This record gives sequence, C-alpha cells and structure tokens, in this order.
Amino acid sequence: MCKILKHSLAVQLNMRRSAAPSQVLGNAGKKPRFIPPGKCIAVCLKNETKEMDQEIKLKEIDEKGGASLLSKINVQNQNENYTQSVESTEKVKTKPCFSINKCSKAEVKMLNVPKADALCLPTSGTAKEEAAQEAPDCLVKYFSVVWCKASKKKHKKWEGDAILITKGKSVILKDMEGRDIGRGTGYKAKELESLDEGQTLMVGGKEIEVMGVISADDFSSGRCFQAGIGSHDTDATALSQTNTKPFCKPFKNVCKPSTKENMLKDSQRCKPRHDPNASNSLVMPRPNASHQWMFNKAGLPVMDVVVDPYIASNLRPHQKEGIMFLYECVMGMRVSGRFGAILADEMGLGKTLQCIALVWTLLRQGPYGCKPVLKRALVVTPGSLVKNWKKEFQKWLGSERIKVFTVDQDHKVEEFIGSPLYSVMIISYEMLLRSLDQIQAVEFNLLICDEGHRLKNSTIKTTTALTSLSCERRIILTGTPIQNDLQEFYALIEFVNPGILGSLSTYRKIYEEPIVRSREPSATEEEKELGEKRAAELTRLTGLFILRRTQEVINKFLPPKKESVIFCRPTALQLELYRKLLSSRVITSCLQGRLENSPHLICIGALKKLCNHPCLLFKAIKEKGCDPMSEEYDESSLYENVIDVFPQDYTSDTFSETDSGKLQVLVKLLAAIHEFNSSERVVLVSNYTQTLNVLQDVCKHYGYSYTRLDGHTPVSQRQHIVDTFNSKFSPAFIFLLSSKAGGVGLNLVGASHLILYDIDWNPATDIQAMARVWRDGQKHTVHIYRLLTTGSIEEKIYQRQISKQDLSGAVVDLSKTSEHTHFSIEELKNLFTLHEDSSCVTHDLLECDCMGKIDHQNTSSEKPPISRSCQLEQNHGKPNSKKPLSMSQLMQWKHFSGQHQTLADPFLERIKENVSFIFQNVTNPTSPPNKT
Ligand SMILES: Nc1ncnc2c1ncn2[C@@H]1O[C@H](COP(=O)(O)OP(=O)(O)OP(=O)(O)O)[C@@H](O)[C@H]1O
Ligand SMILES: [Mg+2]
Repeated sequence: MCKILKHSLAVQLNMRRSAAPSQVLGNAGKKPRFIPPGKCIAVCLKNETKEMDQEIKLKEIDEKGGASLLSKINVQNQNENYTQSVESTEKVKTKPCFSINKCSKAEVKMLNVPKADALCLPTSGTAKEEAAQEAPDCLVKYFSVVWCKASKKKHKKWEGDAILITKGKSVILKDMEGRDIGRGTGYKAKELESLDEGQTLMVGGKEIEVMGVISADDFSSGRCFQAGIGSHDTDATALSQTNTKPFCKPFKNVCKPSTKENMLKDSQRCKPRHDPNASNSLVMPRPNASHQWMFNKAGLPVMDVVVDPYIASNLRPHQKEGIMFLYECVMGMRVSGRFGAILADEMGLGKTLQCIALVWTLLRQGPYGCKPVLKRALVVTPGSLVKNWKKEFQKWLGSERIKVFTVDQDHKVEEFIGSPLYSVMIISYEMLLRSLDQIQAVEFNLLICDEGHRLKNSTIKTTTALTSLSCERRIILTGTPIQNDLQEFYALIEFVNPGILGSLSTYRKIYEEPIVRSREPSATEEEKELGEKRAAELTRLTGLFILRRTQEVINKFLPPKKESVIFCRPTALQLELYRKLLSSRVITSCLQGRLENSPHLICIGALKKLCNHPCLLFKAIKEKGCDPMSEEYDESSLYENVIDVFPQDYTSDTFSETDSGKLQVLVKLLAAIHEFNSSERVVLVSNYTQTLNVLQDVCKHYGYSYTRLDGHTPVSQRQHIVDTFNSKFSPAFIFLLSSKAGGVGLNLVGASHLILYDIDWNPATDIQAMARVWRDGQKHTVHIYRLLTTGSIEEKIYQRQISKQDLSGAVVDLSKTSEHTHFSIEELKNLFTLHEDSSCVTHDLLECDCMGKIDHQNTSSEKPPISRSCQLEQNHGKPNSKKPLSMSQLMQWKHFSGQHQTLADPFLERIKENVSFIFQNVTNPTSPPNKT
C-alpha cells in the first residue's frame, strides 16, 4: 500500500469509504497546509502521568521547568521529547476501545508552527488547573487521514490510512484495524477543532494529512474502519468494488457470452418458466440496474424467476420470504460482490425445504436470458442427515423432477462426476474430508452447509476443506444461534462472505473488544455506549445476509404443545447415597477451593448418575473401587463408604425401578400413555448411553417395543430407523434417543410424547431434542415431559439452564462442551446442597405466593390443592428478591403442587404420587391438531 504520491493524488488514491464525499472527487483546488515533521514540533516534558479517561493516560508538562528546559532543546531533541508526549501504542494495545472524556492541558505549540524552534510553552496556571478548566465534554472530532513517518521529503510516501480522533488538545491516531498508532497532546484546541481536509499534523513522529471528516456515528459504529462496507444503505451498489472479488465469476459457467444473433434468438424464445402472474406465484426479486450492469454484460433479456408452483404451493409464508432472501444473497443482490448467506431459522422451520426450493429454481432458471444460474449444487450435512436430505428432495419435488446423488461407501464422488443425471450432490462432512480431492475437481455453483455452526472454527479441517472449494455461493444453515461467541461468529461470516468484516485483527479491535468490554460490569458509560453502537453496526452489517426467524412464525401451523417440568421425589436410597456423597472428603475439599484436577466434575457426574438411578453409581463404584487411602481428587476417594449404603445383595444388573424417583415416574407415565392409546408413541431421551441401557431394560421388562439411536448406531442405518419409527405401521412404542447423537436435524413426528429423562447443562441440547417432535408434520398434540429429581443437582442445572436461556435470549451454542467446568465456590456450595425439605427449590426461588405459603408454612395435606397461574407482578417491588430475573418466564407457567387433586391431565394424573411439583405450559392451546 506504499505509494509515492503528491498531496492531491494521495487524497484521491488513498481514499477509503470513510473519507468525506468532497474527496471522492479529489480536492485539487484546495492546497493542503503541510507542516514538515522537523518544523512542526510539539514538545512535552513529562512531569506527571494523568488519567485522561478510562483508557488514555496523557503526560503533562512540568510547567515550572518547561520553558527553561525547552529553550535548550534542539530540533532532534524536540522530536525525541515529543514522542514522550505520545502514549506508547504498545501500552494501549490490549485495551478494547477508547473514548475521550476529558483532556489534559499540555503546553504544546503545534499546528502550523512555522519555526524550527517552535516550542511549547506553558500558558497560565498549573497543568492540573488547566486540565480541570477544560470542559469534560469538549468536542470530539473524527477524521480519515493518511499517514507516513515524519520526513522532510517534499513528496510524501504515505504508508497507510488511519483515523484521527481529536478532543480538546489531544489526538489519537488509529490504524484501520483499530490499533492505536500514535497519540499526542498539547495541541491548540481551536486549531484541532478547525482541522479540515488537506491539513497536516504531526502525531507521535508520524505526519498525517486529513482526508475528510468522519461523523461520530460512523466512528462509534465502526463503519469508518470498514474498507468497502461502510454505508448505511443496504444497496448492493454501496460496496466498494475494490474490496470484492471479480463479479463475473459466479456466473461464469452458466452464462456463456452471447452473440448479437443469439441474443435476438434468446429474447424471442425467452419467457419465464412459470407464470409470474398466476395466483400465489412466488416471483423472485428482479435485479436492479447495477446488478444487470455487472452481471448481464451480454445484455440478455431480463426474465422473471418464478418458483415452481409444484413446490411453491406447499410453502409457508416465512419460507417464501426465506427463499427470496436466499435468492438475493446468492445472486449478489443484497451485498454487492458477495454471494453468501446464513439461514439461522430456529429448528423445524423448514430450512431444508427453503434450500430445496432455491436449488430447484436456480437449476432451471436465472434472471438473464433464461439461463439457469446453477449447474451443480453441493449439500454438506451431518452423516445422520444425508438420507433425510434426499428424502426431502423427493418429498417436495418428487423423484421425476430431480435426481440427487448421495455419497456413501457404495456411491463414490466419481459416479456423480461421470453421470449427467445428477445436479445435486449430498455428502456428509466426514465423507467430504475423505473425498476432498475429487470434490475439488468438480465445479459446484452453490454450496449448502447444513448444521453449519460446526464451521465456527476456521482452523478445523472441515472449514479449511470447505473453504478450499472454489464455489462462491455459500449458504450456512443452522438452527443454533450463532452470536454468542463473537469469534465464532466471525468464522461463520468469514466462511460465507470472506473478507466482509476485514481481517480478524481488525474485527477484534473494531467490534469484538468494544462489545465485550461494554458488557463487563466495570464498563464505563462511554464504553457501554460504544459497545452498543458497534454491536448495532455489526448486526446491521451482517443482517444483510443472515436471516433468523423464531418458532413463533410456525406455531400457528403446529398442534398444541404441552410442556411439563416434573419434579420427582428422590427415593430413600437416593437420599441416603446423596448425603453420603456430599459428606465425602472430595466434596469438602472442593468447597474449600481445592479444585486442581477438577474433582468437582467427578462429584457432579456421580450425583447426576445417582439421580438417574443408584445402579449407575453402584456400577461406577464397582469399576473404580473405593480407596480410603486415595488422594482427595481421586474418584475412588469419593466413593469411600458409599458402597455400604447399598443393600448387601445389590447388583447393578438387577436394579429395581423403585430405587429411583425419576424411574418410578417414568414407568407410570409410560404405562399411562400406552393405556391411553396404544398407537401413541414416545421418544425417550437421555444424555448417557448407560442410562439408555437402563431405560432399554425397562422397555424389555414391560414388554414395550422399542428402537434406539445413539452414538453407536451406524450413520447408514439412522435414517431407516427414523423412517420406520415415523411410519404408521411402526411396531415400536418407544424411541430411545441419545440427545448427543441424534439431537440435531432429526424428525421424529411419529411420536407425540417426548420425555427428557435427564438434563444437560446446555439448554440448547434439550431444546434440540424437544424440537424433534413438535415440528411441521406433527399431527397430534405434543406432550413434553422433563424429569428432575427434587432438591437435587438436577434442579440446580435446570435453574442454570433457564437463566442462561434468558440471558442470551435462547442464544446458545450447541456444540460447546456440555459440562461446565468453571464454578465459583459459592456456585459449588449451591450445587452440592441437597434440599430435602422443599418440594421444589426452583419454585421457592421464584418467591411465588401460590406455593410458598401453603407448602412451607403449613404442610397439612388437608390444605386445598393449588393450581394457579402465578402473576408476575406479585413480586414486583420486593427488595432483595432472590429470584433471578431470568426465571420470570416460569412465573407465567402453571404451578401444581404434588398434592393437587385433579391435574386435568390423564398422564400426569397417574404419576402424582411420586411427584412433588409440576410446572406446566401450553403453547398454541387453541390450534387444532394438524390434519394434513
Ligand atoms: N411447508 C411445510 N409444510 C409441511 N411440512 C413442512 C413444511 N416445511 C417443512 N416441513 C417439514 O418440517 C420438518 C422440519 O423441517 P426441516 O428438517 O427442514 O427443519 P430445519 O429448519 O432444518 O430444522 P433443524 O434445525 O432441526 O434441522 C420436515 O419434516 C419438513 O418436511
Ligand atoms: Mg435441518
């Protein structure tokens, strides 16, 4: 970027979007004032370091010695001294953002100082007094500038663009990645205020020339740092072409250049493939003039692109919108020169169908001269969903319209390449890595990455492999919200639209650091404001090609969903074992803060096992042994004496359902469902294979037919298992599902009951599992049951889940490790407390009157039953409320105590005896069950 330029040329060539509009045309008429570095000197002698604001420390001048010292300084020294007045950029490198609150007064002569000996002299009063005099809200101005090292050369060799911030008498220079590259103080405030285009200034040994004024808004939003993406408008033409890839490439293969003759022929025979005027037709947006100018160089007739009514007739309104959005993105109509999109609709909204409609449309049509935009499309998806994608293609298009190729052991990429029949290839991420060489040789015009949140890490093999594909039109599909971690967010954006957010270091400085900083408790008001603005700008910018809709858009098409959180009383054996574990040496030492080797995680694991069933703990003890001599952090020391609590003849194989509170409830619940209607089906979910084994034994014991999908199920069999279960003729009553293995993407609409047997730290894992049954295609009212052991660690995890969910607005990352590893001692104390006297600790925390008064103050069973929807307002105004705000939603659910006489629910009615409390919520209560 080093160019030798004269001023005016520099003004023009170094222009970035951030420069003033006047400079786009250059400013030849205006002669910039240039102050050679050697002539314009600001000398500041360090006397004291003063905190200027939360970030900037500026050095003030010892005014007493200042003048006498200064008079002795030669030019060279002055330069050295000047640098003293400039805060080292290194020092502030790690600081996230900056803003200037108040300015110190430093005695510096700066702008337009004609003499080589121009020195900074104290004016009046002490530095401190003067700093105090300066209005804290003095004007902050922002400029786009170019800079170079100070030199006396006539022709400057500008080294880069930068942003200059002036306030009062101080300036900061930032490079385009947001790093401080110079600071100075002691300028004349007036001169800084009147600084304008073409003027020059010395900042920290650097000479700068002002290219234009930047609005405060452009600075605080970070737009000014974004080369090429800075405008407020969303118009594709707003983008700088210099920063984008060649425009013709995406259309290269399918738009062959036309001769005049061909063009005429084209326009004569060209007509939209489907009638754009038909009722309910779905017509894609027409390209605007600039798009045509860029992509229709051959001047082909512009045609309406109309989605095949065969598929369009099935689309939900949000899906129609989604298809138009995707179309605009991959056509480069939303952001010029960018062809990527992220469709982040919540689970079950039909992302697959939207993509299928898009692919089918683009394989057959295009806006210019009826030429299809795509020749080949590649879908990459988790292995378990490869067949589902094929099925969905068939479901929505029928097998006669399109042939899709799925890669597996028997069907290699070569077959796809060799066959003219296929235009769509579906492959798993794993298989993609294995066949990368062959795939790289194929020219795909569209790449769809399903469950694409796995690309959040740019260094992993999968991301590198996919990035290596030359295809520019890239779509990421994810039901998992992606904005939790700003670096992962960057990686996803970078994948679909490379370079759009600048380099990673720029992104960090401009967005991540200020945003993260603004959310820290110690953030100043100014930091908060800056962070909010940057976040808003990031959202605006990425919102051009990210679309997320929530479940609500589809609720009205879905049958009702009844969700119950069921607090199951632990059994006597569970309680005794629980107490024993809590009194172990390991837990005591954890609570004293000795957490090396993470013994607390072992303890948490043991308690969770115990909650599921004591036999799982028993098994662990047998495997690990219990050694009284072992180290505290060793698992076997946790089990010391625990084995004695089990009955002498206890074995893990012959477990009894009466040993576990949750299992007792489960068995009754399954019986109730089965008896109610033998064609009802249940998905039974656990995070643990061992627990699934127990549940499987229960199925066997009661003669319930079942099927199972967990991490060990071969990928090739998964779709078959799912299809069989969903089929009307499925013999299976129960689908045993490992949430880790089969959580994402699966449709299990054959079942209308889903039971979450245990709880995960990450709410997304559970939400994912629940979304398997309540989704499009479900015909019956859905019942979701979440089983928790009353007063135990499971309740605490649940409380954490709902806080986390509220805090992030359900924005959580599925693939984050499910076990939390960091806990404060307070949190651990809470986690390792058993509440034996509460029927629902979560409800206690809500401070909801409906329960608190009756169950706690008077446990008499003659008390009238409780069934009410608590009012949020009733806790308002209570000081010192222990209720985490995040639980507020639970307040709106129905609260039932275990003693409630009629629950008006045939299934819950059966389990009452073992249940201490129930929260229940019905979504979509009025919608009729889906008949389609
Ligand atoms: N318009 C529609 N009418 C009827 N069923 C639909 C419609 N759209 C989608 N579906 C069905 O809804 C189910 C869910 O769709 P899909 O699997 O595409 O969801 P998704 O958005 O990919 O969710 P996830 O994030 O869980 O993968 C599928 O069985 C699909 O066939
Ligand atoms: Mg999906």
